[in-house]
Amino acid sequence: MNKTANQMLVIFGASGDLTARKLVPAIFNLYKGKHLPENFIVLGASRSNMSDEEFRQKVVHESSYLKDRVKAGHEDFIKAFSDKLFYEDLGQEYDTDYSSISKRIKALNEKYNTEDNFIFYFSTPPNLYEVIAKNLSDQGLNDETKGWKRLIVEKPFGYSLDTAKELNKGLQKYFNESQIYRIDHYLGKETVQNLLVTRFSNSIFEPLWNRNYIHHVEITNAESVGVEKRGGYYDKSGALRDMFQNHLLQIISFIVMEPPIDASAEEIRNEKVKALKSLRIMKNKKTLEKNTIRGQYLASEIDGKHVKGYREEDDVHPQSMTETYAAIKFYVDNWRWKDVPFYVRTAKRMPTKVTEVVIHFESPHHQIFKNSDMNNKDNKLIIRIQPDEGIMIKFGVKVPGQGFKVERANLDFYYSSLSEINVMEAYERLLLDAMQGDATLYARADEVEAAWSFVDPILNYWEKGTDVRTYGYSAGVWGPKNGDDLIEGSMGWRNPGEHMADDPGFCVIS
Ligand SMILES: NC(=O)C1=CN([C@@H]2O[C@H](COP(=O)(O)OP(=O)(O)OC[C@H]3O[C@@H](n4cnc5c(N)ncnc54)[C@H](OP(=O)(O)O)[C@@H]3O)[C@@H](O)[C@H]2O)C=CC1
Ligand SMILES: O=C1O[C@H](COP(=O)(O)O)[C@@H](O)[C@H](O)[C@H]1O
Repeated sequence: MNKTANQMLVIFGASGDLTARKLVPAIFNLYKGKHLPENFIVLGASRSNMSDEEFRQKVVHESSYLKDRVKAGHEDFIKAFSDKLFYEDLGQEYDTDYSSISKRIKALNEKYNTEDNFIFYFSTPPNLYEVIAKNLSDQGLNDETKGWKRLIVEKPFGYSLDTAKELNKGLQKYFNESQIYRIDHYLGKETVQNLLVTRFSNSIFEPLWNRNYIHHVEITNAESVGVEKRGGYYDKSGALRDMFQNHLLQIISFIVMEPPIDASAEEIRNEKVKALKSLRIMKNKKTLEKNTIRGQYLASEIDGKHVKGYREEDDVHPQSMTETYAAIKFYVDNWRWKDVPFYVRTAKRMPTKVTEVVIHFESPHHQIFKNSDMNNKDNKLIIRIQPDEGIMIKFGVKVPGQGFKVERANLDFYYSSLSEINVMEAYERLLLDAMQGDATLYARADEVEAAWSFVDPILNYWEKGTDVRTYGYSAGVWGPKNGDDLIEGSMGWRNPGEHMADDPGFCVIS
């Protein structure tokens, strides 16, 4: 295991939702699991006026996870942890003058001996990222002569290709690329990382991982919740920016990439960039029209309860065309994947929360069991990202008895069977990696730009096209019918259930 140096984590945006809901619980778990170095402190910063003690109470109070720990009688443990938390009010100089926070950082560094190793976590509105980087640099807090300095930057990383480029340039004016860690929490998920291990540590999959044996690839990312309290943010973003440009393209790059020469951050990221650059960009209207579908959830009844339509959600424009459902068909222009279609969909207010990748293999070139119940494309590899995490292979077996009746069978592996292993939550894993200087699971500048290059033409078409439809779907179904039609013929989406083994077969449209 890598050694974690003594250090200080400075969080900008510490009074916000992400800090309380994800960051502090993740740091707490690292503390609980004894992953933090001996000298480790957190300094939260934002414009709200709070003392250290008020900040400690706030984050415990706002994190249901930490509150439950207190209720369960672990008060002393939580108290010992919260003694490591400090707070600095940036006041109204939050965008111009960092002299007082700089003094505080230096004083805490002296007192707690964090050895001039600082991580600056940007969890503010993204328009402040460059401003914060500049102010840190003005105070010499990018200087690595003594100790290292790293930035962790939250999503969204840009709003388009141009804005992502601007942001990259803006940050790189003050920090080297090797100091910048762009976080994508899907890369912190065990099952996403396991995509690499499944592919590159088994000789049984890689020989089949190409156009000769794979018929098509399907990815579903579904959430049963709506936009919840984030209507204001989401209405300017939509499903394509919120999930596809980042999380799903990261998963896609793991599926598409060539084997890296080793597992180092640079080699893996070099291959991911090549993979993203090989996605065929949809240039003309006809292609975009045929291969991209957007939808928006409508009011519905689920389990006897009224569920709001997207346009009735707080902070959403009543005539909003923003998509809460996006389904895209695309191809990858390289030797391995030529002519293999990829079907990817992401949406809110689906019947269940699930993310999975399904690799559909070609059928045997010559079918000898003519009476088989097996459909042509029934050899599948299902990689279940969440929930019920695991891997399943679907294949045909002989039904005992006369003749050759073939039925589907499953070979499966469930992460839950590794019960003795404590699987780290995504933010926990990613924070620990950054603390140890491992950028493998963080996105590099060119990776982010390659992802935007693919997404930009779709967004432009959706946002500027005059006759682009947003199809309605009732909350609680698998999206609009047009999305189902994207997969040609009788194949359909898998429409998975809560459990990996649930296989409702071919698509039924509610
Ligand atoms: N919440 C989530 O689940 C996720 C959030 N993110 C990203 O993380 C970042 C933070 O998100 P989240 O915590 O939800 O956001 P919040 O709106 O809850 O918090 C924003 C934080 O930034 C501070 N801030 C500093 N300057 C400004 C300013 N000029 N205007 C407004 N706020 C300011 C706010 O505190 P104060 O007003 O005291 O200064 C607050 O601490 C965003 O970039 C978001 O996209 C990414 C993934 C998930
Ligand atoms: O980044 C985001 O991810 C969540 C879904 O994350 P998951 O780990 O629960 O799958 C999504 O709800 C949110 O809209 C998006 O901003």
